[in-house]
Amino acid sequence: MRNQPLDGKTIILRIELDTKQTFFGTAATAIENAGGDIIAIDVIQTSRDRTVRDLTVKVREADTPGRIAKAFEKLPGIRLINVSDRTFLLHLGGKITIQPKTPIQNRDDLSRVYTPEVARVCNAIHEDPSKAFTLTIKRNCVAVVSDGSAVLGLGNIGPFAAMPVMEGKAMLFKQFADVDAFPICLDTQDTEGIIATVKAIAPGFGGINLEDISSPRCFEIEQRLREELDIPVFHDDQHGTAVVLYAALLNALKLTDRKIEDARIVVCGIGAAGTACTKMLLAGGARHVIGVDREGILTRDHHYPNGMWQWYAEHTNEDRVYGGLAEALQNADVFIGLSAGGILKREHISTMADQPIVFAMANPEPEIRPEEAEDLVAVIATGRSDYPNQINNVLCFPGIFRGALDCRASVINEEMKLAAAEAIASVISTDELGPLYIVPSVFNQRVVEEVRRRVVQAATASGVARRQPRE
Ligand SMILES: NC(=O)C1=CN([C@@H]2O[C@H](COP(=O)(O)OP(=O)(O)OC[C@H]3O[C@@H](n4cnc5c(N)ncnc54)[C@H](O)[C@@H]3O)[C@@H](O)[C@H]2O)C=CC1
Ligand SMILES: CC(=O)C(=O)O
Ligand SMILES: [Mg+2]
Repeated sequence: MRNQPLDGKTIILRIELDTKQTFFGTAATAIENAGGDIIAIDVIQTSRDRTVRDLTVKVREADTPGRIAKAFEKLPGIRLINVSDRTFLLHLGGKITIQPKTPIQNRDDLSRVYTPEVARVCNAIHEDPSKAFTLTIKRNCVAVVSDGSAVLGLGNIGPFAAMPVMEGKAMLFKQFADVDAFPICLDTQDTEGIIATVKAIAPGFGGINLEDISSPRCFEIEQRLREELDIPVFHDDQHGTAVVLYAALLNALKLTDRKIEDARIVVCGIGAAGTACTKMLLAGGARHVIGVDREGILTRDHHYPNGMWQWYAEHTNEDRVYGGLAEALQNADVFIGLSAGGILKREHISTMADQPIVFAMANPEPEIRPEEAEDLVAVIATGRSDYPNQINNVLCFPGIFRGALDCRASVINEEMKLAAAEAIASVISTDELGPLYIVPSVFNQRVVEEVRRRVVQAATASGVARRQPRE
């Protein structure tokens, strides 16, 4: 495999030197020869004949760390203890913490926040359970629940490996919308087990954000929880993605002077995200949608054991196009990828209609990288944070839950999702709209404000708000 340039990536090498056998200069030369530049040195421990140092090293190529490790193996007196990079260092010990809102400074504080005084608060909630919203963290707290079965596009990597993503989502909730979110990764992938567990933990939360639960189980899990709980349950990969996709598509169509009714749209990856995006497109007026999954185009001439695919086939591809991705994309205006990295080729795009719109949204690796396709497309977007036009549900879930919590909505309904999509699209004015700017940045503070405002309005108008927030 060709080495990928690492674009200034730094790593930290912890090394131990036996100073009777070698000098630091030997290690430094080995690092230099392997393609690394030492930019900082920290001495961690030292004794008469042993020293442990952390070396911050800028690496020139992807295999530089491996080459350094190999070089060290051949050098007596040098031991490589650990290699980490800034991403791993950021994850040390996890990315979030819980902090009390007030310090407990004396016995009086102690008896108020805890026993005996806390008992009066417990009794008040016992008499009127709705007071849990005013007297506990419930009103501002969301559970980010995953079973680790469809983590980004990494697949079924399980609950432990899902934690960094769920912690990341919790950080985003807090930073962008001041929602206290907690990552909960379940050691079960059984539909009934997940439903029972989420119901059992629900009293402490004002909302449930389901994340990275694979299809088709995610549909039943969400549906049942929506029916059985009185707080909003929102499968982010379905609805968060659909909301942002719809906002981005409205702007991309505007930019290329097309109407959604006329656009020929191909959705690749008919899982949680692909299905929900299609439903939103159809609700928004799209009439020419074709779905493609691993086995090809979904058609109404076939019977699918997956009930959602059956529904999909019956509501899309009215022209009965057959084949795979290549056939689906002939003359298509829009490609929406929610499938797997690298599956879209330049040859596919060159058969699309003029001014194609390509949304390659698989994470972490998009269906095609922007640099491979930018000369062929009118607009290209990915789900990643390191390219322009990031179509990612992070633009939606902080604001939508902020609004739902503030008005104590019982559900997040279609009206609220549509309002959120329109809010996101509206943050970019017609003057600002351009091929590299069809969706606002997540750092644009107007996104959460606007989404929240319109979500509260929509919840109120549709009768699911249980209070009116103070502005
Ligand atoms: N940018 C964003 O905001 C979001 C991106 N995603 C990404 O979308 C992808 C799918 O996520 P989910 O829908 O949650 O997963 P999922 O597991 O529910 O669905 C994935 C679907 O893609 C299909 N697929 C896989 N490889 C394919 C291929 N080569 N050709 C056609 N279809 C293929 C699978 O059969 C499955 O139906 C992931 O990469 C995920 O990271 C998901 C949610 C949000
Ligand atoms: C962004 C996201 O939720 C995903 O890729 O699964
Ligand atoms: Mg996800």
